[in-house]
Amino acid sequence: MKKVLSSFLAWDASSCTNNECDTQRGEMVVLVTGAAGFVGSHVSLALRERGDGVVGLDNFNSYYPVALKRARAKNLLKDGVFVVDGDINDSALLERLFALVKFTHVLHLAAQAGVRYAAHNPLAYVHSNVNGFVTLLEQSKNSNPQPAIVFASSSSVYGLNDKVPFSEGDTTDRPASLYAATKKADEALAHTYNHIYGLSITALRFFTVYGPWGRPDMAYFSFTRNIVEGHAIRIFQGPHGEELARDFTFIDDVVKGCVASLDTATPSTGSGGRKNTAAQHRVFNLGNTHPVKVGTLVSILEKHLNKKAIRHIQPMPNTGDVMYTHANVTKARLELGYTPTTNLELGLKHFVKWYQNYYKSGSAHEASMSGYKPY
Ligand SMILES: NC(=O)c1ccc[n+]([C@@H]2O[C@H](COP(=O)([O-])OP(=O)(O)OC[C@H]3O[C@@H](n4cnc5c(N)ncnc54)[C@H](O)[C@@H]3O)[C@@H](O)[C@H]2O)c1
Ligand SMILES: O=C(O)[C@H]1O[C@H](OP(=O)(O)OP(=O)(O)OC[C@H]2O[C@@H](n3ccc(=O)[nH]c3=O)[C@H](O)[C@@H]2O)[C@H](O)[C@@H](O)[C@H]1O
Repeated sequence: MKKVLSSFLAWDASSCTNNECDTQRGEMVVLVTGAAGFVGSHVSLALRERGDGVVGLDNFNSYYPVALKRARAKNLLKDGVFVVDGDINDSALLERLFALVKFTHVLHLAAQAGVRYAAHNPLAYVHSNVNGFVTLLEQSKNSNPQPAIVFASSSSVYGLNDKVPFSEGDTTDRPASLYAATKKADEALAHTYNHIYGLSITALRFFTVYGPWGRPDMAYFSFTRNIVEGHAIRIFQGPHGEELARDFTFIDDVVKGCVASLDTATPSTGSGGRKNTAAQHRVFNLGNTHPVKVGTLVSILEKHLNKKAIRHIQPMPNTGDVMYTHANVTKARLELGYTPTTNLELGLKHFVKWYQNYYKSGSAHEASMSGYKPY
């Protein structure tokens, strides 16, 4: 902790004057939690590139290879984004960070992700997604100024709903996984902190996000690895042989949705824990609007990799999967100008190109995010 703070202080001294971060636009100073993660690293880079002040926070846990998180953080540092190595549950660290930097916004992406892992590791989700979120909300509530908060919820909150496409006003009372239940809890907590303390809070329901620098635990990534290495892949199907489908959403579209949410966030209205007037409370779907069957995703990967998969079709395990996701993004289009533009065929092409480059022998830790900056 001491080492972490002293390196952060060294960064702070060189990058900030009088606690004001040295931004080109001087508008936003954003704390990005989960900045060494897949989505967090991309959004941090996009914000930094247009001149916003960005500080990252990530605990670099070993849910998937830490080397990938370190490589993302190393790339961010090249662009002037320092990722503090710490946990969102560490209230003393948060207090210190907020005392050093007057954050105008928090983009909260740190979480224990993954639907199926939750069935066997429930407490990891309670730790990061529930306790961690409350710790961060408490710090934000007590800060002056209070930052506007944008955080990652999940398409999984729609749970066992079968009316599609999913719209923000639909019920979220039937989560199918513990992961989904913790994201639903986050949405409820966001409402409470908005209601009592006037925190401006936006929940973004991401739909199965994929792309370069992605998450090795996700199907598109593990399928790619297994096809390349000649191992079989398991494709889950429903109880009556139905094929599962997902509204796979490309990372660049999600980045644009996150940035637009930050740009349209109104300031919080409380001060040092006291509410003045009602602040913004919003929920948006960020999906692609074109669900694709998992078998079709595999066929696209086969094409890009020029290699056949060994497919094992299996009943889906009883660990929280849903059959189908499909986003209605009308609300995000009208209020955020969100229009997803990358289809699965093109998005997977970008991913495969990155994968082949990143895992080229000996180059894994040297790969640069700068080779891929379409936004
Ligand atoms: N990728 C998707 O398909 C998807 C879909 C829906 C929602 N989400 C949500 O979006 C967010 C980002 O997801 P991602 O795909 O980038 O996942 P990720 O696992 O790559 O990123 C999350 C990061 O948070 C960090 N983290 C976890 N717990 C922490 C803690 N207690 N303190 C500090 N850091 C912590 C991890 O080390 C990781 O780097 C998550 O909240 C996730 O639940 C992702
Ligand atoms: O949008 C979300 O809210 C979620 O998106 C993501 O979850 P999922 O949609 O479950 O993505 P992912 O694991 O890639 O499985 C994709 C498909 O492949 C199927 N699948 C999976 C593994 C396997 O071995 N075989 C298989 O058929 C599987 O049954 C599924 O049909 C995020 O991980 C999660 O953090 C969460 O936020």
